[in-house]
Amino acid sequence: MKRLDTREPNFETAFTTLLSNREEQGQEVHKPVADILAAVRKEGDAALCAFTERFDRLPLTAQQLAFTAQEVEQARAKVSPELLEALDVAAQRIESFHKNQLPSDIRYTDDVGMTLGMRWIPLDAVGLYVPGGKAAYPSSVLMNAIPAKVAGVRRLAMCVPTPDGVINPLVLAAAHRAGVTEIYRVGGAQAVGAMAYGTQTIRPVDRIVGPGNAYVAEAKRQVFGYVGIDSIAGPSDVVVIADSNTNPRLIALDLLAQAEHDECAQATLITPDAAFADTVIQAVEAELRVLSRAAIAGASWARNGAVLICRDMQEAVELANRLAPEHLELMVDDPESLFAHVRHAGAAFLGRFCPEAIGDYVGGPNHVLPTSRTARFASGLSVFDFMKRTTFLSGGPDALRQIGPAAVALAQAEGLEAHALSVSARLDVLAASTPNT
Ligand SMILES: NC(=O)c1ccc[n+]([C@@H]2O[C@H](COP(=O)([O-])OP(=O)(O)OC[C@H]3O[C@@H](n4cnc5c(N)ncnc54)[C@H](O)[C@@H]3O)[C@@H](O)[C@H]2O)c1
Ligand SMILES: N[C@H](CO)Cc1c[nH]c[nH+]1
Ligand SMILES: [Zn+2]
Repeated sequence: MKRLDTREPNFETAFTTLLSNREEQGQEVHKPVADILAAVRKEGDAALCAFTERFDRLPLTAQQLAFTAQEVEQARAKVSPELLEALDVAAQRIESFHKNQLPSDIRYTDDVGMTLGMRWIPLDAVGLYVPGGKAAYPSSVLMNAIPAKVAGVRRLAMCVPTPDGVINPLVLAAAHRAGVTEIYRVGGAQAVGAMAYGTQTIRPVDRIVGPGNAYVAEAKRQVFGYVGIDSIAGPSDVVVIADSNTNPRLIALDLLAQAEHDECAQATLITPDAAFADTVIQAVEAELRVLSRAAIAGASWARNGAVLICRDMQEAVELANRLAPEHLELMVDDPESLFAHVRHAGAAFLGRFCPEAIGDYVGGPNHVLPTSRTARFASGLSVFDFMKRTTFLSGGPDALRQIGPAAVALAQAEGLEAHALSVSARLDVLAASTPNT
């Protein structure tokens, strides 16, 4: 863990290193991912089965790639009524938030009598990547699938790795709750390749969404253009801005809640109070002695953890904006006043009793968020990722008479004669059919 103070002379150098460490390091996985994608494109199911055996230690035949409806039902039957109820609470809240996101079409008639507009249309087929290497994510099933359903996508194909053939039954129960019926036990870059290019068993999709590790993120990057992707959601990160009125153990737990995802996860505390910072560091160390995922969380905290001591809350927000975190917690007396200055964060959590983990499961907004500082230009998963827009123009002779000559002039200026003629020939037709006044 790095403890930095903005008043120290070497702070800017150390902070710049911290920033560059946060950016996605795809280079070392570029070649293996390219090889996997090429093999899946060439050999289809056979490559999927081979990679699944190699990386997930699961020997499979092509017929076993998809979960059957019976397997889903059997898994669902293993889940307790309490957990199914919790899943339902989450699903309802996620659905309600994403319904509120649905955009409206535009249609209006302007002063030349032309009708203009834009229609939102759902995608035909999307691929949902649900991570499953180091932990199972039933919540990510809901976060991927529900916005797609709300947007009106017709076909949802879901890929989830099952290391050693083990699947958390709640993952399949969540898919069932969200209405996903096409589910494959494939993960990593090979799953992304299958959904992009198609295999004998998995039909290609139009867009692939969902978080995953460095292999998944790099594979999405490499298939982009052939299919659409959402933002790159890789290893989780959090920045917590806290004042000393906050219980240090609660802050330590929030930092560890990100750290326990992955050794590559990044947890950062920013506070103006140096003594408070040290108490939180001690609390993190104490929790690491008892946490069940201490091996992962401890490695993440040691490698990527950071505590930044700043002059005041204004400087805290400036540092957070530069870090552009996936999650930003504002654990202070008046979070709204700080939030007004936040410009780069995937999701913000306002108030001491609104921890990020609530947003992971039951808040309602999506937890698939831009990581690795991409919140500077990207946003979390939403219904917009499952829709596209078609604009339209509808006009008659009157509108053409009024705006056509300007189009002719511009086309001629660009030297595009057919463009100019396509408009001027119509103007000629109208002139010939209109009696002189
Ligand atoms: N941002 C979000 O919304 C969000 C949500 C949930 C999880 N996450 C993140 O997603 C990530 C999930 O990672 P994960 O590893 O647990 O699961 P994963 O499903 O992303 O990756 C597992 C797959 O990686 C591939 N793989 C592993 N080692 C490989 C190798 N050496 N060569 C080629 N392929 C290899 C395998 O195919 C395996 O099936 C974590 O970093 C977690 O923090 C993010
Ligand atoms: N914090 C993760 C990335 O937003 C999402 C998650 C799923 N389950 C628990 N957490
Ligand atoms: Zn989480």
